[in-house]
Amino acid sequence: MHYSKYHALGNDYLVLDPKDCPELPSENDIRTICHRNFGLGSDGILYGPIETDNADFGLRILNPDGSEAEKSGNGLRIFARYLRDTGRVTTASFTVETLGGIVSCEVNKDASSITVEMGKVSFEAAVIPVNEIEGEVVDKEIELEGTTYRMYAATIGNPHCVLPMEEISSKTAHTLGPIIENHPLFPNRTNVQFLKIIDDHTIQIEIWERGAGYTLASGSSSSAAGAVARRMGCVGPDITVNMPGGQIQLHIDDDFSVRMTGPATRVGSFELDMEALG
Ligand SMILES: N[C@H](CCC[C@H](N)C(=O)O)C(=O)O
Repeated sequence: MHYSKYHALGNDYLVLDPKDCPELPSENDIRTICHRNFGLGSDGILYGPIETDNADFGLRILNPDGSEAEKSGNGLRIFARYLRDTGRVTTASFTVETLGGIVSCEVNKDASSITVEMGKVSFEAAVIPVNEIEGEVVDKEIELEGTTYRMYAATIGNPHCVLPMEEISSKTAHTLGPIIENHPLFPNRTNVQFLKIIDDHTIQIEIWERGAGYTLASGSSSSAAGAVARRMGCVGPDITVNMPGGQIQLHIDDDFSVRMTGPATRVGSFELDMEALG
């Protein structure tokens, strides 16, 4: 089975094209394919382009645990690059439909940079969704392992919980990330970001992804954390997001519409032997 592999600042995805695989693999096979030892290894699978009447292309986004995500910022940049690389697109900009809504993508001339209009961030508990809280999930308390933290929650199609902190680390992400991901407050689970404000146009985040765990970068996490920093009044509309894997540039309007710009790097093409699926 043919796969194209790309990464976006170290957040890697396998692109599986319906022309090579008419059916989406089972959840169990997705777990094996994404496994770093028993499969090709990846932070997820992008299944597309799929036919849709609502946009130029359709895309399904699968996490390595087999769950399906409503949106992926890095995944969308990679998919936009794949469409350009495979000659599916001749125009600079085009639309892609995901479970989390329709986005517009623009690939620059040499495909070194891709911009995605990610949509509008909402802090509304009913939309994210978040249990036990009415209205916006802004500057609330969450108790974890006996310590109380300030937290924000947001959606940009997929759910995010953001904890602003003076100091952040991979250790914190590995310790608190899984607890929050699976916290009863989040009926659909959640992605988690630990947010450090650097200055009025720069933030730094550590990421624990729903269904994927610790990742080096995340476009939807950047968008959610950037929107929270904006909501906190700590940054202006143009933000650089520093992550372990590199930087994403955001423009966030006053209505929390997010435009994300960053790279997508081709790694190679791979054939998965059916033997790997047992
Ligand atoms: N794990 C995420 C999807 C991938 C998000 C991330 N890789 C990005 O670039 O946005 C979720 O279940 O919502």
